[in-house]
Amino acid sequence: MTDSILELYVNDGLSDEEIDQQRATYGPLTGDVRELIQLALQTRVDADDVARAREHLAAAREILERDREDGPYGTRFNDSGRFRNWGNAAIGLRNAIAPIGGIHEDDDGRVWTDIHLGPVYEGPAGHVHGGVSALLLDQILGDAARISGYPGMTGTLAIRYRKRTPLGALRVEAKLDRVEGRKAFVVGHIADSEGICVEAEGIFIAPVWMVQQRDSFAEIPRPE
Ligand SMILES: CCCCCCCCCCCCCC(=O)SCCNC(=O)CCNC(=O)[C@H](O)C(C)(C)COP(=O)(O)OP(=O)(O)OC[C@H]1O[C@@H](n2cnc3c(N)ncnc32)[C@H](O)[C@@H]1OP(=O)(O)O
Repeated sequence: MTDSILELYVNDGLSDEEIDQQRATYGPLTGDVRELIQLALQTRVDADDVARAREHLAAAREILERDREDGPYGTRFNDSGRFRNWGNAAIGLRNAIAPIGGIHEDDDGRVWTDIHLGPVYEGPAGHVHGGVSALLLDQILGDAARISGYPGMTGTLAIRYRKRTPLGALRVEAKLDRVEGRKAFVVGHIADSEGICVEAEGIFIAPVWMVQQRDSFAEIPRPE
């Protein structure tokens, strides 16, 4: 353990059944909050109804606060090697603002996800915020590096916004291009039904602590 980030990689000793139970309990809560985020933007009910809804939300908050953690979720794992980064801003199961539901990987190392971005990800009117596109690409390019056996921190992420990205259905995909020492070069893009909107090239660098950790696992951890 040579880097303080490793203090947030914790074996919490949960059984697989307990992890499944947590998934079943907290996943739907995240889904409800996600819908609320959109409703806060779109509701047209009057002030009295908003006040009533807020009372219900306060009651829900009071229940949820009875037993809570502080600080970041970090990355947790158990003895059977199940990794959870459920707080991750792009893909975390318990993070209601995370836009990615899950990723797929093909035999050739290509990693992809189909997502639907609603109005809460808006930047230019009716279109995706450029920072959200960067978030998606950082995650999927990073996953492509990791899945290919070269996990790393984002060193550089170069993005070219080729055309506006509409809200709605999008595909994000990436593939490892090459490896030079501790650096993995990954390319990827976001596409709508008519073609590529955003292109990216990322350099993911395995810091020395990560190389040491990586070598202590039989296989590269796959967060769920
Ligand atoms: C396996 C167990 C754990 C698995 C965990 C998976 C976790 C996944 C987490 C996923 C997170 C999700 C994604 C996120 O959100 S990651 C969050 C955003 N990224 C960061 O916060 C990274 C912050 N920066 C750093 O930690 C360090 O600076 C890094 C690690 C990047 C390099 O620091 P290090 O001290 O290691 O580097 P070095 O000086 O020895 O240089 C080494 C080589 O790299 C070249 N270089 C250096 N910097 C850059 C650069 N910026 N671009 C391009 N190249 C760069 C350098 O010229 C040299 O090349 P060469 O001379 O060898 O050719």
